[in-house]
Amino acid sequence: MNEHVETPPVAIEDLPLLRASGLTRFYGDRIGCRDISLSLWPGEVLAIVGESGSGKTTLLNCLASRLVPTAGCVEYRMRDGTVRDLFRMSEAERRVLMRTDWGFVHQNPIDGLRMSVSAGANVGERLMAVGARHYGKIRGEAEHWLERVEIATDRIDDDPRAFSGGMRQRLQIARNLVTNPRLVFMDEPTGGLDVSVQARLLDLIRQLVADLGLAVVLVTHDLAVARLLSHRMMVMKGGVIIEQGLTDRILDDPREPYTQLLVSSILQV
Ligand SMILES: Nc1ncnc2c1ncn2[C@@H]1O[C@H](COP(=O)(O)OP(=O)(O)OP(=O)(O)O)[C@@H](O)[C@H]1O
Repeated sequence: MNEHVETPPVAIEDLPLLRASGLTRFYGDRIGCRDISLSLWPGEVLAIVGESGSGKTTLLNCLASRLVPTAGCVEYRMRDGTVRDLFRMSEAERRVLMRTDWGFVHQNPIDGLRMSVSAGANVGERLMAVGARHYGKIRGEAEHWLERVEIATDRIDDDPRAFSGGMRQRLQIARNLVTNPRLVFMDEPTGGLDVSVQARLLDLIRQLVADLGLAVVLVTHDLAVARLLSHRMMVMKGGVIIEQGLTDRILDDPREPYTQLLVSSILQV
């Protein structure tokens, strides 16, 4: 028998896109999140679930470098293949990353849109931030993205104040996706919407994520949303991860009593 076993070379796309280790954030004495390690692969949707106050938003904001952790680090694999520690980057480098390779979809679209400029400008200005200058092309791209998120292109010159909640959220998604990001953070993207609007939006997000091969970190308290969108799930309680695994496994066979409780509450609806 041949003892020599060749290890196949690891293709760069098989390496994690984002990796966190020992991520901890305190607010004074209070724990936001503690000692969290995770990896996210390209094209993977990771849901972080848990009840209110469990630390989901704190973790998301640390991963997206919107909040400085008390301890731990977050590494990101850049487009050129180099792996960078987010908190050792300059502010300017982080800003470029956020405008190009990343998106951030807020629960409340007002936090992610400019309400006083047109829908077209909301989409187009992100392109301009990465150097696009040709007005006709920018407008064409904006029209294309409005169509993709199911907003009629004759609304391109309306400002988002004239849009419904669901339309605003779809516009926020278009604004995020126009630069072709590889990673999108989503904080309760369907929260606060009517059930029927939510269902349509979830469908759209699922389609876009699959079509574009996006990696997503999704925060939700709603296991039904996690079930529909995510491949993998982490359950948080009191700032720590108490259970993690493939979404289907966790929903079919939750091991922790707390997860069992969360799962049984969605099965009743
Ligand atoms: N700015 C802050 N100052 C002090 N404590 C905070 C702050 N933000 C969050 N916390 C605390 O950190 C813990 C985790 O909060 P976090 O908002 O991350 O939870 P969450 O799971 O996202 O909750 P929700 O679903 O309600 O948004 C909570 O105890 C919260 O009170």
